[in-house]
Amino acid sequence: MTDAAEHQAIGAARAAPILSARNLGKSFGALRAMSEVTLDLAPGEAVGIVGPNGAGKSTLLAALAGSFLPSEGTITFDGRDITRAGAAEVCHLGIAKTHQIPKPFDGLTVFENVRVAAAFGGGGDHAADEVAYDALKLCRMLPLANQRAERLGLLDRKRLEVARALATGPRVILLDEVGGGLTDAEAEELVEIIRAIRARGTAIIWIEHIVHVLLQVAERLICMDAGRVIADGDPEAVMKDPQVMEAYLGHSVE
Ligand SMILES: Nc1ncnc2c1ncn2[C@@H]1O[C@H](COP(=O)(O)OP(=O)(O)OP(=O)(O)O)[C@@H](O)[C@H]1O
Repeated sequence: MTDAAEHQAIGAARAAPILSARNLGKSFGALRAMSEVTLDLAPGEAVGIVGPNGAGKSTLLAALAGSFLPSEGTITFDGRDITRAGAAEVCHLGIAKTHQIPKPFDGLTVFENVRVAAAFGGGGDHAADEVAYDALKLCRMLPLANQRAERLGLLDRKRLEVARALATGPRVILLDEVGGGLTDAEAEELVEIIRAIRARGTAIIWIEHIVHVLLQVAERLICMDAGRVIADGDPEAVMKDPQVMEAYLGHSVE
């Protein structure tokens, strides 16, 4: 890590959290998907989440985004209890999430897709146009602005998913496996975009299986297993943690 990045990381760690979860739990019927998850995210901080399949990572992100009510625990955003706020209110407040499987509006162009998100995020027609343009520029999608969303390849669908989240004007962006299924070169492109989002001061929580890709952005790593956080901190220390290594037995950690 460079001195500047280290400085930024230390500063972020000391700041009052923008997003906090306390003892979050979620059951789906008899299935316990998440238990006693507690975490803090500082403004501008970038945190990676790893863990084996079924560890509860997407469940945590969905709870933070207001996609469903947690079975237990509380979520606080910028000092305000948002535990019972729905996804629309959470998004308006400033938390945006990308979906593991991109969900663009087919039949609309790339620009129209992002403009819908910008209009939802607030502001009038003119502001929505500018915000959509800005999000597409950052995501390097301006040349595709007039392309129909359903004609996009995987990388472009992922970039569109990020652009739509960005256009809502988030202070926290939650990324659920945006790198999944991409080639190394495509993942590098995505990393550049996510770094640019981070450089604007947006805090990030990013779930990704490919750790070396994740660590190009995240300065802190959380590992989940069986619905619980089993390690949280410096990425190198987390990956060497005996519990984390045990959780990954039989899985590849790249
Ligand atoms: N809507 C749901 N209804 C029932 N069970 C669910 C639901 N969502 C998730 N689960 C279950 O909760 C557990 C945790 O799933 P989750 O998707 O959060 O794990 P994950 O760590 O994100 O896994 P992956 O890396 O495979 O995406 C799994 O057993 C999953 O089948």
